[in-house]
Amino acid sequence: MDDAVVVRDLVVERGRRRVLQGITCAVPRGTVTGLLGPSGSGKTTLMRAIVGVQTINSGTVTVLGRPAGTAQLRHRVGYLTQAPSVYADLTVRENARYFAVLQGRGRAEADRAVADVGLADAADQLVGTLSGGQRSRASLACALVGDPELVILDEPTVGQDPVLRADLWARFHAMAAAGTTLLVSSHVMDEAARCDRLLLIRDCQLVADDTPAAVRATTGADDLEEAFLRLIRASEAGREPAGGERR
Ligand SMILES: Nc1ncnc2c1ncn2[C@@H]1O[C@H](COP(=O)(O)OP(=O)(O)OP(=O)(O)O)[C@@H](O)[C@H]1O
Repeated sequence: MDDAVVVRDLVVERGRRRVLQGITCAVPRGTVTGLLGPSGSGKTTLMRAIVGVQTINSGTVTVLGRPAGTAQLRHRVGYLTQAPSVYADLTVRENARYFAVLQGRGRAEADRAVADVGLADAADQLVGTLSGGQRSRASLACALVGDPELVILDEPTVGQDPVLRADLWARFHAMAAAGTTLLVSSHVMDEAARCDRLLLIRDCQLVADDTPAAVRATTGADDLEEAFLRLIRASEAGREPAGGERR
């Protein structure tokens, strides 16, 4: 399968602490790949390395056939950071149009991105007056402006109600069906089940890189939460998870 992202033997230290310890993985084009792992396991750091804003110690990160962070990738990769990165003193529409200008895109594309995240009714509201969940969607709209080929989303559904979360996931899958590649971090297991593929990080290392069905089958667990617990226990014990195991 053609991969949008290829990571090989990636080692990253932050604050003199090893945060990623030789990660090797790939993100296939046109898929929604979930990035999961406990808090502090290195998800954001891996995303930053893929976007090209993280200093790495060794290894390679190739994005759309080029080294991560090269100038030619700037307009081809969208990144939603965990903390919303929008201007509080501009409206939602103004923010999206500003990011559209940076991407060399037009107003219509900015307005479409605002509508796509369900903020059409709040388009003329100042971002500083939005709720936390709305502000996070405004930031998402700015990351999606211009239909980037690769979209890196760090916890895009935090603070959203179930209806909005379902709408956003439908939107992510529609984007993937149209050829966009999405890497989405989450802590929520029902979101993991919605992904085409899953990457699970634990203690600086990758413990799973597979489809949700294969993760369940390998561990013998009925649901992904239990599957992840078994993978994590197996990685702690330094052994392969036992298939068909029931506890
Ligand atoms: N600027 C920094 N300087 C030093 N250490 C950092 C820095 N940012 C993150 N770290 C450390 O790197 C490790 C990985 O952090 P990272 O943010 O990648 O985890 P995460 O899996 O995204 O966590 P969460 O799910 O809580 O967002 C953590 O131990 C964190 O404390």
